[in-house]
Amino acid sequence: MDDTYDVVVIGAGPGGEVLADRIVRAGLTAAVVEAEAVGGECSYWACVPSKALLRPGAALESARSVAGAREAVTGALDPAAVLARRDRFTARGDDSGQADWLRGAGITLVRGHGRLAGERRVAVTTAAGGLRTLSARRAVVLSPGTEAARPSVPGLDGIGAWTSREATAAEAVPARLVVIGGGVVACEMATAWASLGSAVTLLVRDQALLNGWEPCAAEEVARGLTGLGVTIRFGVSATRAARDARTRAVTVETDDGAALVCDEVLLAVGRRPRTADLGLDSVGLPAGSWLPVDDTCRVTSLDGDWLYAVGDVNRRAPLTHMAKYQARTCAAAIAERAAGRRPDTGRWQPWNAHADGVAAAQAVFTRPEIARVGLTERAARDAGMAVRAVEYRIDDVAGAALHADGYRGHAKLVIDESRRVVVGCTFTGPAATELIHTATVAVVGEVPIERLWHAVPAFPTVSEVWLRLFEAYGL
Ligand SMILES: Cc1cc2nc3c(=O)[nH]c(=O)nc-3n(C[C@H](O)[C@H](O)[C@H](O)COP(=O)(O)OP(=O)(O)OC[C@H]3O[C@@H](n4cnc5c(N)ncnc54)[C@H](O)[C@@H]3O)c2cc1C
Ligand SMILES: NC(=O)c1ccc[n+]([C@@H]2O[C@H](COP(=O)([O-])OP(=O)(O)OC[C@H]3O[C@@H](n4cnc5c(N)ncnc54)[C@H](O)[C@@H]3O)[C@@H](O)[C@H]2O)c1
Repeated sequence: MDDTYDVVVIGAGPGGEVLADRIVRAGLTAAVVEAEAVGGECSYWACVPSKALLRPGAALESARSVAGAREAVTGALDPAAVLARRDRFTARGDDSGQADWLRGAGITLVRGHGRLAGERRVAVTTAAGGLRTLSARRAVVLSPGTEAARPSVPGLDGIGAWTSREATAAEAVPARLVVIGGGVVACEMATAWASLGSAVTLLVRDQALLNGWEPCAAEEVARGLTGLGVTIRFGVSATRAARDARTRAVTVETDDGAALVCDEVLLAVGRRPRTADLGLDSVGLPAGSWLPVDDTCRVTSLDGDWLYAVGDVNRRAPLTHMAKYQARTCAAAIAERAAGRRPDTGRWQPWNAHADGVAAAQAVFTRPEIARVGLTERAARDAGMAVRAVEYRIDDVAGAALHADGYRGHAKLVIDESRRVVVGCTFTGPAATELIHTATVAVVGEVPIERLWHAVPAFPTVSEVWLRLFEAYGL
């Protein structure tokens, strides 16, 4: 068997599978090595099941927020039906559909654990324990993703703590859930399980949720969680955990002297790269490290242009859609170099993942939903920009009042005063996640606000908030 391909990819998550597809579309050959399931973390233990768990609660709240429809809602969520619907999306880890798609796209799928084995070579330990070596004429692309980080708390390793995997794949609703962390995973999973009936306590080391978000978003999410019955304990860290062998209950001790009794503990304290066993040392890179890359996703700490890294592992924008975006731009760069050309380093070129830093959008499905794109006011100021921020309560928009009784939402626009363009935007409120793409277009297009003034939102939509924001700015 000829085991030489133009490009060999390790990891068939969102980044790896899209990269291989674009390589084949460019007329080159590609093999993808996958150790677990084609589709990666996103399909089975992250984005898809988490959103499947969250959607029923949001739908119920939506119906309850409109008089007339509210009266038709007579019951609560049915946890068994919610979990069954989640399972329909994840197929309980059965990746045959995605594997078929991969093969149908002309990509060779090699099942097993891949490791770099020197320049342009990948050694695969197959499920049966055999060894297969793949060679790459043009490039090796690493897209192994990340796994949950674990805080060093005595006893935690012995209680069978949940990570995001167990939190998205659980088969039953825990009566009492303690969540360690205050980021996106903590907030979304607290929302999901509280909606399904768990008594949830968040242990947040910091004084606020959602580091790096506009404060208005963090405050709205904290308010929403409290409304769902979640207890949030700010400035508190776990110091010890133990599971009672007889009752199976877990006791979590905290640094303020409290002891919480619960049924499960979810660790949601960030991610670490899956590079400890990736053969990085075979090319002189440290095992276990993140893989910094340039805008074409070429690994910068290595000479030559044969090693690339896309997706979470390069830490540029750890989101599924940005992994896929990097995959598209990186594949274009590899094809350009394979054709003997040098990809232009200018912004917004097809082979540069420039949007990662300045225009990445994120949608978080808490209640209320929050969404953002580009820079926060603080990040823009830290970057030395002369910015002005304008804010508006979406509640005051006519379309919002029609959308839901007591609609509550917030909008914040960050405008670069020197170029008079939008560089950041945050929305909170019902359907905020659907609203954010309007802002993404404005940020990526670098459309002057005087021109955006002519993009008139339809009446009576929530999007009329754009008009109100520009009026607040002074247009
Ligand atoms: C709970 C949760 C919810 C999330 N929700 C969202 C969301 O709503 N929207 C969003 O945009 N992002 C979300 N994310 C982030 C999203 O999951 C990641 O950004 C995305 O999965 C990254 O894709 P990737 O291709 O880099 O890696 P992954 O999806 O992690 O895929 C990597 C693949 O590589 C394989 N692999 C690793 N090492 C090897 C090896 N040595 N050999 C062979 N195969 C290997 C793995 O088995 C895996 O299949 C969420 C994350 C979590 C934890
Ligand atoms: N809807 C979405 O877009 C979505 C949803 C879920 C996850 N994700 C992705 O998954 C990634 C991981 O999410 P996450 O919530 O695990 O990470 P995160 O970085 O968003 O949040 C980590 C939290 O844990 C806290 N923390 C860190 N170390 C700690 C420690 N030792 N003890 C106590 N607290 C500690 C931090 O202060 C922070 O509040 C995110 O970067 C995001 O890109 C995205």
